[in-house]
Amino acid sequence: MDDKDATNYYFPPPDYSDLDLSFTSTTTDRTTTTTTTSARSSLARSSLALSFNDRLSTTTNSTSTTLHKRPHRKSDPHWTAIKAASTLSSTGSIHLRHLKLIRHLGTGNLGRVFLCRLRDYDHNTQFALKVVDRDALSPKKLSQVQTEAQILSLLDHPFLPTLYAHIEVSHYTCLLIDYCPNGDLHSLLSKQPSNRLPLESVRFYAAEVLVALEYLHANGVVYRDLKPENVLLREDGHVMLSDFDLCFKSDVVPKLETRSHRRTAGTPRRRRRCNCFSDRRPEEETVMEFVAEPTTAFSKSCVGTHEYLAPELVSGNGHGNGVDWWAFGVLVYELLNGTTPFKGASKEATLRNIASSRGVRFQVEAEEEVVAGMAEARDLIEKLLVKDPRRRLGCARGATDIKRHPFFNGIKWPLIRMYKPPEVRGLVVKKAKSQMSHVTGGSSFQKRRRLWWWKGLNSIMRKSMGAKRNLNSNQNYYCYCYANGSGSKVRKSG
Ligand SMILES: Nc1ncnc2c1ncn2[C@@H]1O[C@H](COP(=O)(O)OP(=O)(O)OP(=O)(O)O)[C@@H](O)[C@H]1O
Repeated sequence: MDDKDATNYYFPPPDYSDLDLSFTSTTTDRTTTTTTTSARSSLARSSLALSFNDRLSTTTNSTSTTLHKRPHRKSDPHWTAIKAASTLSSTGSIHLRHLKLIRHLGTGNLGRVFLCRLRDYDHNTQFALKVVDRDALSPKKLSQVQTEAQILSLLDHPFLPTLYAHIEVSHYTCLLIDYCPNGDLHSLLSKQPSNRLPLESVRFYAAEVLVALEYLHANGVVYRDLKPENVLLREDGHVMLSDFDLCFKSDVVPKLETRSHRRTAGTPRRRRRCNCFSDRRPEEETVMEFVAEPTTAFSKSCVGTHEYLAPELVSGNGHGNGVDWWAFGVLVYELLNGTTPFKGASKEATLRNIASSRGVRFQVEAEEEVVAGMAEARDLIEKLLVKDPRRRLGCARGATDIKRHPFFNGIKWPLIRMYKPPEVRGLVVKKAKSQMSHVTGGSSFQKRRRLWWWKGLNSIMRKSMGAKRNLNSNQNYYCYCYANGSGSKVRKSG
């Protein structure tokens, strides 16, 4: 049978040689999947979806395969393998018969996830295949599958999954995405003493999650299911958010906004025209900032995970983008404290605590007082866990405001994917060639090499521009190299 026939309601027999992979019973609840081989702890908290009326306009083609091109990932070996396999295919696209299932990774609310690879082409490149039996799902869950497929098809970001293929065969929907061999943050937390991560690791994971949320919000996507269970860890230790079935999409109007801020010591002074009539103090400067936050997003569905629900979600009067910034505050709290801030003896008690006027409390231990950055972390959490979404950090201007919080001081946001992931107990990461530490800036050789590279580039640019100008657009990188370089050279402002 050729590929054309295969796509005509033919479901090719998967390779069952070493596994029992019958594609039935896809509705198992996450909390009851104790027999799966998933890296996820069986104590993972299940998401709830009391109603789901934010249906997206998706058309489901009953037998189709969609290959999604990703301009930012075109040199990625996964794409190379997919392109080669689809070129070899008679239909020019990936079909289930091209995939070899290796093992069952886990079962979710909607379907099963398998580790797989391309059968004939590349044996080293691994993928995760989410298989959903649409016949086994209620209309509400079916709509969640459509949401997940549609959101996945939008994404093109290093901290979010890439959808390599969307295969519709018979009553099965199959989504081919990146495989994350390092489990999720929930299982990583459970391997730590008192379920708590060191502050520097929390800063790293929080920063990457923040950048992923920023991208989702810039695309009008409100995530609504942020929790450690949904923060998967890639092979290289960087994060990948998963599970987009509870998302909803809204309009977003990107804006360039001006903001006045006081220059702090060490911030390079920009050249400004002198304005004798200005009453602005000389230390203040105006910067342009890109803001793309779905501030008009609105939904009334009660979806999410109990301990992570924002008060406006619990009250059921409607919610918007702010639920993700609340959940972000809960996430940072849990990574630092090993538990969530409003957890009660039962789910109902948790919801009551969230809805009450009780603010966030910290269990302060004596030695924590001296941990550098702990006060900033608590301040960030307090600003995110503000019950009134109108006063919550992030709700008005999104990640742009959160990134500026002192907890993230020193992070060079444009370079974050080059940072070396923290070494955490229970985590084995594959080292990438050019990683740098978000704390120390990498090995001294790497630092010197970056400095030489940057100096060389700077001098070429100066020559070509014929003027002694600073590369202001990359000031962050410049400061980074000097501040983390030999240590003897600190860049002077002006
Ligand atoms: N890309 C991936 N790489 C590695 N493991 C994955 C991947 N995606 C999912 N898994 C594993 O498969 C399991 C099921 O995932 P799935 O996304 O279907 O459900 P879920 O995360 O439990 O969420 P929900 O039930 O809300 O859909 C997860 O628990 C996770 O351990």
